Amino acid sequence: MASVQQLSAIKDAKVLMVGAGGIGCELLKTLALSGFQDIHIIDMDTIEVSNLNRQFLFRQSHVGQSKAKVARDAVLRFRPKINIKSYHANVKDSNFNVDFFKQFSVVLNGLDNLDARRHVNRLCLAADVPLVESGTTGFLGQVTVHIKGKTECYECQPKPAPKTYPVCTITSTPSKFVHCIVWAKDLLFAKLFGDKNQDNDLNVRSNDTATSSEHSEDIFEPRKDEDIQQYANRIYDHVFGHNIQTALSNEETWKNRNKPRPIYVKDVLSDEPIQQNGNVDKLLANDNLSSLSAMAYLGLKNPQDIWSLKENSRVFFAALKLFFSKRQKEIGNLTFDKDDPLAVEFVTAAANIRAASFNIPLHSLFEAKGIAGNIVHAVATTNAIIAGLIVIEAIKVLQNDAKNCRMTYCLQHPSRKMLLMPVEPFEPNKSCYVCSETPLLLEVNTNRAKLRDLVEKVVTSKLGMSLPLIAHGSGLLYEVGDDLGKDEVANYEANLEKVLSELPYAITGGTIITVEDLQQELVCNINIKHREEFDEEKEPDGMVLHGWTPAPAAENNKEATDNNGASTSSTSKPASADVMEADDELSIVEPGVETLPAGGKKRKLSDVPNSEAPIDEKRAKKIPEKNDGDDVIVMLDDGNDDDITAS
Ligand SMILES: Nc1ncnc2c1ncn2[C@@H]1O[C@H](COP(=O)(O)OP(=O)(O)OP(=O)(O)O)[C@@H](O)[C@H]1O
Ligand SMILES: [Zn+2]
Repeated sequence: MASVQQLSAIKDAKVLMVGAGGIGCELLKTLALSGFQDIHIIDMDTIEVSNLNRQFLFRQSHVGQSKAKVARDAVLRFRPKINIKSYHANVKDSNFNVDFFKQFSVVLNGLDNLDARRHVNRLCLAADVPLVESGTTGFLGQVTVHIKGKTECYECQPKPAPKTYPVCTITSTPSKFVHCIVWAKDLLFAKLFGDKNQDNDLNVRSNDTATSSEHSEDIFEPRKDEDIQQYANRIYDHVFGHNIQTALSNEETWKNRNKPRPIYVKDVLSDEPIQQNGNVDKLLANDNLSSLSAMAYLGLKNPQDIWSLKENSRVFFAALKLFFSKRQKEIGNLTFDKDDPLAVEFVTAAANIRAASFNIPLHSLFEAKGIAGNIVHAVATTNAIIAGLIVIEAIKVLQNDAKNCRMTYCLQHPSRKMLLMPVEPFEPNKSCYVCSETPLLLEVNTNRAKLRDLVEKVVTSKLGMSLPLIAHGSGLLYEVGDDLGKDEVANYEANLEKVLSELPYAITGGTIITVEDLQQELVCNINIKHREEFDEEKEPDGMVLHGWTPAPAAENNKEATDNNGASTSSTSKPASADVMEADDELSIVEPGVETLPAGGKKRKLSDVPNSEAPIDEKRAKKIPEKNDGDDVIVMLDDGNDDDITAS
């Protein structure tokens, strides 16, 4: 039962909710039933069928409509007198600026990606509005409270980088099914159906690079005189047969590893024609491209069945055939999408054939889809628990009761008989570049690096700025915005192509530049240190930013994670800024990265300074000393690619 003070804090509050998905639906309902009277909701998405199992404010008839609006309407039906305002929009839109944020007493996040979370964090800091941040992944969840000057901001602690795999593991020496999945979707699928000009190291790496690169030049181009089946056979034999054969010739590689076996079409399907069920004609006549399915084509029904090598090979051929016959227009532009059934079928089949070759256990389409899409199936109850905790913390914040606020972690197994682990909030990190004024340090070759490199490799990707302005003293070097004149735009464009030391306001060793995001009202100073050489392997950016710490890659303790729409693994340029890129690495977003709340920061108790080895005593005291067995505290904070999260 709420106290009089709590009720009055609730009644007077004006609340902004960002995200009306899994957590958001629960949260809106709980806010309304707790007596909140003035709630604004921002969500950029429309409702999908896959949301209906847990986003209970939505019904089948709402599919395709704005989540924010439908959620509002649903709650108004049982609380008609409260004020709920919905925005079907991206929270990064420029109208949601600092002034917009200032009108709220508290901001509550139910987001699913690091990028948006960082953006909201910055606006809350700039507007001095407390933020209650949240996320869930399956049974795990967390709620954290961020009050400017009093607690850590969302970015005080580094977020885990997505798990990356060395290229050679993916292309030559896979040992887990996830390696085969990454190969199938980021290399093979991309090569066959994506942008042909994209760099793509599909061939097994061996000392015999000459042969492999020669083959890779033309092998994926359909030849004039061949039909789809002949083309598919040739691809199959090349990637599952020839490439493995080539790799085997490199004895060194296999000294301490099990040798793979090459698989050729003739070994698996001999001369058998591809088996089809009776629906083929109907299927091929079907113009609904989104329902095209190789499984239906072959009469395979249960996505949880593990197909044999033969069945996988049939699915491989059927899917390839369907792509080339029915979805030809898309070829050259496709990227893997977990919601594209044909793409999932193709990737499952290709990954399984490769797995068979490397003696790795095969997986069902259902499992493969989960791994390929970084999906941890959402648990509605976790969302409900987390939404409840958000409201509890929001009420404390509204009563200015910061000292009683808690970061709460929802665990999968009880620890000290507790499933909900409350932790006192930490103080702001004094060297956080977002909430303190600590300058960053950038080592860079100022005679070689261009302003464009600085913008792309530091300002947008690492610092997460969307509308950056770069200045040296009072001299403006770069700016983005709708209100710029043509001359200014041309001038800044020209600056992008200049090396740093040749800019109108030269950036050289010892220079301090100011980087600012006009919308986020975030200002950072960066001290520049000139350095001649960089290690191409370890420092592929050709510059090193200190003071901004990428967290270690999330542990690969699960192969799938719910990224709630965040980016997935990728060898090509990921869209989201938080997907780590390195020259020689493929990245896959592992558990927690984009789906975990706030990007899935994991703190194992053993990683957190403890009483035996306190790195930071204050922090150590706040974490319970020991928990039973192997429990891990998962700080759900950031997918995905994009990308833990709300679900
Ligand atoms: N930049 C943003 N601006 C506004 N809303 C956002 C932004 N980024 C994410 N969201 C919203 O946050 C919500 C997160 O909810 P949730 O994690 O349940 O994702 P979902 O897309 O509904 O589910 P799933 O990805 O599992 O199908 C989504 O509704 C999404 O539209
Ligand atoms: Zn901070």
